Amino acid sequence: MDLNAVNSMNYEEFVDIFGNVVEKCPLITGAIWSKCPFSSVADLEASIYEFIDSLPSSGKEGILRCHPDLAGRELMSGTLTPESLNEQNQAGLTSLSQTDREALNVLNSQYKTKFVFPFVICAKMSDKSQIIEELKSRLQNNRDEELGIGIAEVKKICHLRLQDIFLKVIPTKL
Ligand SMILES: NC(=O)N[C@H]1NC(=O)NC1=O
Repeated sequence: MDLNAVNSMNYEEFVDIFGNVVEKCPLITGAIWSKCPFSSVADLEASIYEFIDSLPSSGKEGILRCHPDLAGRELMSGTLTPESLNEQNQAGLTSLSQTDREALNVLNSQYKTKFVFPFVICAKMSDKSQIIEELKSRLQNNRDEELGIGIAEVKKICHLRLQDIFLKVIPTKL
């Protein structure tokens, strides 16, 4: 994918390609299409972050709530988005022992009970034991701190998803 191609996309094409750079939040992609043309990939990425940062806390919490639990119900039922499945797989969360999966489920539900939004972390930048340790440690934070950390993690996930899209080589016809 190259920037010229992106800048000539209509709304539907743009949302089709970038609609899940923030998990299950195509509305964000839809909103930033109007900023086209972008001067660089960094400019496109900055527009997404600017939109997220402009939201009130309730909107930021809504973004966190669109994320599936790590090693949770959606993974077990095969209903994760392809991006999330790939990330959870890379962190080793698709091959957890039953004991680790149960431990993670308990911590995830303690987290949700305390903060009323799910624990979000960029899974590709961690492995399963770091994720469990991070979850235990972040459970000690307050709600504002966790909202800030969760949104920073959403941006890391978005950055890697954008990289994947731009690095993907589109096969040329012979
Ligand atoms: N809960 C949570 O962090 N989910 C996400 N993290 C990640 O890297 N991909 C996700 O879907």
